Amino acid sequence: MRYFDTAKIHIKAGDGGRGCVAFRREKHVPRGGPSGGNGGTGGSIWVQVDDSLNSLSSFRHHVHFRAGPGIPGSGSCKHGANGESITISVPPGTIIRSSDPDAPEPVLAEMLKPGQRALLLCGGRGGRGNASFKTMRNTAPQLAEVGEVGGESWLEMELRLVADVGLVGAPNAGKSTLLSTLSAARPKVADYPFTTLTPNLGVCDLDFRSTVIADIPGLLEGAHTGHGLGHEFLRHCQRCRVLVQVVDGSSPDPLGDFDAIRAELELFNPELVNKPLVVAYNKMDLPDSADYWDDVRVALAERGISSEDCFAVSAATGQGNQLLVRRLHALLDSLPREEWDEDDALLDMSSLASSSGTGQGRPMDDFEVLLECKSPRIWRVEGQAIERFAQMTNWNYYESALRFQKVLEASGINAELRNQGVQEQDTVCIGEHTELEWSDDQSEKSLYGVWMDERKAQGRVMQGSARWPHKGS
Ligand SMILES: Nc1nc2c(ncn2[C@@H]2O[C@H](COP(=O)(O)OP(=O)(O)OP(=O)(O)O)[C@@H](O)[C@H]2O)c(=O)[nH]1
Ligand SMILES: [Mg+2]
Repeated sequence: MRYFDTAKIHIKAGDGGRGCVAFRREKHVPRGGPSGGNGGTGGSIWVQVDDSLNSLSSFRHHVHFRAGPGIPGSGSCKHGANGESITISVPPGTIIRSSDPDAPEPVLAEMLKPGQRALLLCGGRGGRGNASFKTMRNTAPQLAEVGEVGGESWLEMELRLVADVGLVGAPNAGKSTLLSTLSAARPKVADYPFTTLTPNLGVCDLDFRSTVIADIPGLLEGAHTGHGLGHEFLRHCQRCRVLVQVVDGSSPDPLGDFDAIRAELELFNPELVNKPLVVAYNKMDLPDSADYWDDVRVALAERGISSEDCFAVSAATGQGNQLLVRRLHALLDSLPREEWDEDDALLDMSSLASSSGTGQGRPMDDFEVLLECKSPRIWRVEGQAIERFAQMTNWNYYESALRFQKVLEASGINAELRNQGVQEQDTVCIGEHTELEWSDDQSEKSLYGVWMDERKAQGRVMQGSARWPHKGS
């Protein structure tokens, strides 16, 4: 049986729509000028806290989240509509991390407060239409951009319960029974260990106060090493403000159980033993347990647990429960109120959000050239800005291909290739889809000739197969 307080999802932002090449055609306007609109921006992926949820189990069946693509631009300077964004709902207490071990900021968001929203991925930019390329010198540009491909990413989610009080203890100690007498929650109770497999939440309404209590599945020796799903359960303890350790008075060795659980908490995270702790010595209705109580109380005092934090209770009869809850209220009141700082909770998302806007703001001359293969000779140019530029170039238009050539020259990429000894007919790869062939002849005539040949050979020039003639030095 898998336990779902963690989930892995895949998100993909929408691709930008392509820009359009069009010209105005009107009866009395002889040279109408360019009128191709821009493509719409792709949809983004958001995440939002929904406090009606309390588990990540829905992500078992729904793993892939895709935002809608931007609509292409069209004539008469009509811009395409933006793609539909989507919002992923998560329960409060969800931590979101990037699955990429090299990510600069592994924790992307801590989703704590109901309604809190964060941007996970921006949609791809829409390609510009030819109207956007009109200049004084080029009044009839025949080029447009393809939309930027939307980023994608695998994310890991982890749910940490947001409860005031966490009930911890060995299996079968009576944690679920205690939750059911303290609150309206009706968790499964049975006379065997590991009845509870996912944490139960209950709201205790006593003395006109509402306290959220979590019943955490039984912990075993070795839990801190992950034994018996220990990690999953111990994580939940971290968000509880006060822990109640439930000790089974009818167990052969109640104190041994107590020490073993303390050790697991400490080994998992030393901060856990610094949390305020109350001991609930349970099953007092059984004679066995009642007989031991005085010894246990003394032994707990020796371990530094004051008598005002030790309670003899019976989850079955309700004995001692009220005193226990009053003590919990007092402890909670003495703790500083946890303030969720909006800015803190919304961690800087730029690291991930910008992975779709790759290259935006990055200089074109931030690149690297390497010889990937010696025979056949294949070069690779790596750089966020140039890769994005290649992806957004629409090779079907000669002017687009020409514009790409100019950027290769201006950015210093051509110079670096020549410097490293590029030869006629070598292959040069940029990004995933752009494969070019080096030529020393870069005259306009040659460029156009090659572009036309490609276009004829393929019916149309396909993206990623443009040839790349280059003028000799
Ligand atoms: N006599 C008596 N029995 C109790 C008391 N509390 C719990 N029990 C019994 O102890 C058994 C275990 O109770 P649970 O509440 O399921 O224990 P748990 O700690 O949640 O156990 P796991 O979920 O397996 O970790 C059940 O048979 C309960 O009826 C009590 O105060 N008195
Ligand atoms: Mg239980």
